[in-house]
Amino acid sequence: MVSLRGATASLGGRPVLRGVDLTVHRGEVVALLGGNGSGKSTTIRAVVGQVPLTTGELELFGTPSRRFRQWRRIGYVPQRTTAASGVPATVREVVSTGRLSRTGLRPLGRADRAAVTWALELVGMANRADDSVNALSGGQHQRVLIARALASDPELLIMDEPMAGVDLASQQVLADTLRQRVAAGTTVLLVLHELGALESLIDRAVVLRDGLVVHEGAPPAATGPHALPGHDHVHPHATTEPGRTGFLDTWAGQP
Ligand SMILES: Nc1ncnc2c1ncn2[C@@H]1O[C@H](COP(=O)(O)OP(=O)(O)OP(=O)(O)O)[C@@H](O)[C@H]1O
Repeated sequence: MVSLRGATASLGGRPVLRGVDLTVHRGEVVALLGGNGSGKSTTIRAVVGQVPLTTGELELFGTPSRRFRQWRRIGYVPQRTTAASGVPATVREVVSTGRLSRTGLRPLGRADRAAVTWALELVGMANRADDSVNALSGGQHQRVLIARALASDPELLIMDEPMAGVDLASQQVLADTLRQRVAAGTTVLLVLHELGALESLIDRAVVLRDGLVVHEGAPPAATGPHALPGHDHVHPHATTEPGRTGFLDTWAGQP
């Protein structure tokens, strides 16, 4: 569903991706891991067409990206942001924008409205549908953004740190939502700092460092404090506490 080969990209004149290879097969759940600034967000932004490649090739659903137009097949949840965009939109309105890739400029029909309600129910936000997005907590914003991505019933869901800043209860709701979509056949590519509540869902981990893939394989079970949601993997105490070194830090080359 995604084939990125030899991808290089620069931002602000600096090379950020230095030859990334990434393949995601149908039905897989692939986690992109790595330290801050290793290129995780840039990689998935390249996949969704937001960062141009300098060299390399990208195919989506077997089609070279320059010819790919079927964006309704992909749901994208950007790195933590709010669902509010300065306009007084309701939760339902924001999630409805997720149907634009299917409807274009035609008004939403009955099937579109049903899909929006379905997505809201999936993330447990149906009871807030008519509330302003400005009245939501951070975790609720994240649920709304995930519902927006789900509203087009995408075959491929791409998410940038969907659990960042989300409380444990909301993490569980989101993990259950993802589990349900994966069971229904959705393919998932997501950036994570910790596997946390999603650990059992991940088929394969791809670890980036300095814009290169440095490890790829089944994610080992994280144990100890690194496995806890919300643990910050950049931590000065690790060198004085060698027993607490987690797998992610080891792969990512963090101290
Ligand atoms: N718009 C930009 N202009 C210039 N440099 C950028 C821009 N966006 C990102 N970078 C740089 O590119 C590198 C990779 O950033 P990226 O956001 O892909 O990392 P990341 O692995 O997702 O990190 P994090 O875990 O902190 O989110 C970083 O060094 C960052 O400073």
